[in-house]
Amino acid sequence: MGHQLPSLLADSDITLRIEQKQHSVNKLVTSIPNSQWIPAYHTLIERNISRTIQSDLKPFIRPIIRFEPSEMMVNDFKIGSTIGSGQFGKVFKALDKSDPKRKHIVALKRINKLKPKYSMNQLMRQIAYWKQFNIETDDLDVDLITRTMNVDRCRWEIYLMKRMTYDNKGNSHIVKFIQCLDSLNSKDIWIVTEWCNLGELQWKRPNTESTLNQWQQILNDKNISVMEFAIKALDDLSKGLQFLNEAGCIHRDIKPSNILVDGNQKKLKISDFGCGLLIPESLPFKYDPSNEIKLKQLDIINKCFEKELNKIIGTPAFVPPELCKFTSDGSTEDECSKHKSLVKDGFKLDVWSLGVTLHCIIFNKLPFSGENEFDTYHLINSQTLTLDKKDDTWLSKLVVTKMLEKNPDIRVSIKDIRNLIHKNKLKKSPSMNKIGGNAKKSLKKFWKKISSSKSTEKLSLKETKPIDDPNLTAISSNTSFSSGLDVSDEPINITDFIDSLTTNLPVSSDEGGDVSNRALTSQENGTKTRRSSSSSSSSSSQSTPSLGVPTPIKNMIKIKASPEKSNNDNRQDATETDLLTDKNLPNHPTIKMKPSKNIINFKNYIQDDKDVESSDTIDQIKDYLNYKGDFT
Ligand SMILES: Nc1ncnc2c1ncn2[C@@H]1O[C@H](COP(=O)(O)OP(=O)(O)OP(=O)(O)O)[C@@H](O)[C@H]1O
Repeated sequence: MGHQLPSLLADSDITLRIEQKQHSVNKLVTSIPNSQWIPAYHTLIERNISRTIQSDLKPFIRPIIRFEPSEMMVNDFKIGSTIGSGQFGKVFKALDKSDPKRKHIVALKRINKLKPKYSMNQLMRQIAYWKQFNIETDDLDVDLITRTMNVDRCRWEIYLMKRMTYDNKGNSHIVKFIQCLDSLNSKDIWIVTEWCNLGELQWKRPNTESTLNQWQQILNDKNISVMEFAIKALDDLSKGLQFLNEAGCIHRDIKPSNILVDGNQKKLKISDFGCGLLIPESLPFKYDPSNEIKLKQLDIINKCFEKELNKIIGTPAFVPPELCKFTSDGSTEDECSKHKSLVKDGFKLDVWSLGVTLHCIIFNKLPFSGENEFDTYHLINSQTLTLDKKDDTWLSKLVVTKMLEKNPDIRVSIKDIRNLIHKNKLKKSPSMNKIGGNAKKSLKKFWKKISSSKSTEKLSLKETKPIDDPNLTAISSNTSFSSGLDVSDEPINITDFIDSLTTNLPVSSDEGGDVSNRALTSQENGTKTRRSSSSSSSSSSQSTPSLGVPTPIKNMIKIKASPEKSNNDNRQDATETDLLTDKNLPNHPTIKMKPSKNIINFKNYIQDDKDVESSDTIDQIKDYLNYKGDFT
């Protein structure tokens, strides 16, 4: 039986089937079968405004009318060298040939609709969710389900990029989205963005005082100091984050590999909205306060948002303490019990991650780095950072004591940081030594103000009562687009963990298999399956003993991989071949962040050279699970 394949502009069979069963008016309310059950925030978005999102995206999505791999052409783009790869796709440099007079280079990200694969457990849960709408699911196969889940995830990321590029004229510190290429039968989605010629932000260097070539190019000076570059980074990135704040967007994955450096515009820019979240007020829902149903819907949306905000999303070393404490009853004596309230201000999450990024730049090391992820989370919560006398500069102080403040209520806000920069015109006198008497006075006042004040920014969900679920603070999941099932609601299943303990996902099916793929196909015997959720669920629960407790292992399901290599090419006057190849590679190693799912030993997280394959055994996994007595 032929299925309607999902694409960015077309709903899948499954969505259409659900639509037929639903009455359009009260979708939000009726889409929650059980009032005790809180659906995933993105499920609500998908279920209720996917059409709005699709029509908003329509002008930016071009059908693929030409795809010639032998000539490396897709539509008008000539594909060049690989400039990076991430969890979901490979990124290429490409020449836009639509205007023959202009040599316009762009970045082209290819996302395979069938990657990543999901564990059987995740697929079963997805089917179980769909089943709740009484739709026929027996004829669905693994590929169709995977495609549907991936296209939904992708649509959201593209929607955010589009909004951050075009809402309020965008901001020059956010990587610009240009267009997207997709067709019903295409196995890939291609995302076109502006190209940042100096690649991702680099920070690791042989000694702390030295500066990198990339930094010197940005400041146009070979003799810059680390602090000068750090101030430039703070200035640019806080501008980007301020814009996101105003647009109601929380990035949730600020880290060096998601910061791109544009040597032509001399700017650092924020990229990768795969973990991004819009606050309810910024969603294209229409509220009517006089309408009771709408009010109920608003309440549901707020609850779901709050729940989403409390998931551990991002990359372990950059995750803020309010997300990764594992004490549910506050009984431990360590630091983490002190701040056990739920996340209220999502924007403070990004401030923390920016603080970690600046710490890397200034001190040439991660502030919190444990033996494994769990240990890292523990350090994030318990370790107090101290400043050496020699490091006691205003910027180090800002980063260590204000941005990396564990209590989010008193952590400095982006608005405060912008005020500080604005008042003191730090941009114009980037070196701390060059700050004059007035600036010093203002800084003193500033410290006083932010240490005495609580959070100055109004939170979007101030009125919403926290959901009284201790598990919410202790567990994590990857963002579950349209699955409707929040994996954090469920005990971790060992299958989830094993499936997620895989090597980096290859970006396209033609690039070889991966372990998660093998895990799936070994269960599926290499063929597409057709199962009903009931039979599958029971077989799944028999073969995969549940640990029965929420554990932070879920963090490992979120995979964040850094690119293989960033390549540079600055030359606008070069030939087409020159433009699309990489002759100006940076002469220093790129720091790689291993995907979190692949890590048992956190020390492997940072590598200066080749990938280290994880050789974790089941015994090691068990050791890992036993790491904290609380979870056994
Ligand atoms: N516009 C661009 N200009 C230059 N390099 C880019 C651009 N976009 C991406 N890259 C490179 O490709 C890498 C991966 O890109 P991206 O972060 O979009 O992929 P991803 O799959 O979302 O990664 P992640 O694993 O972080 O989720 C970046 O870290 C960067 O090195």
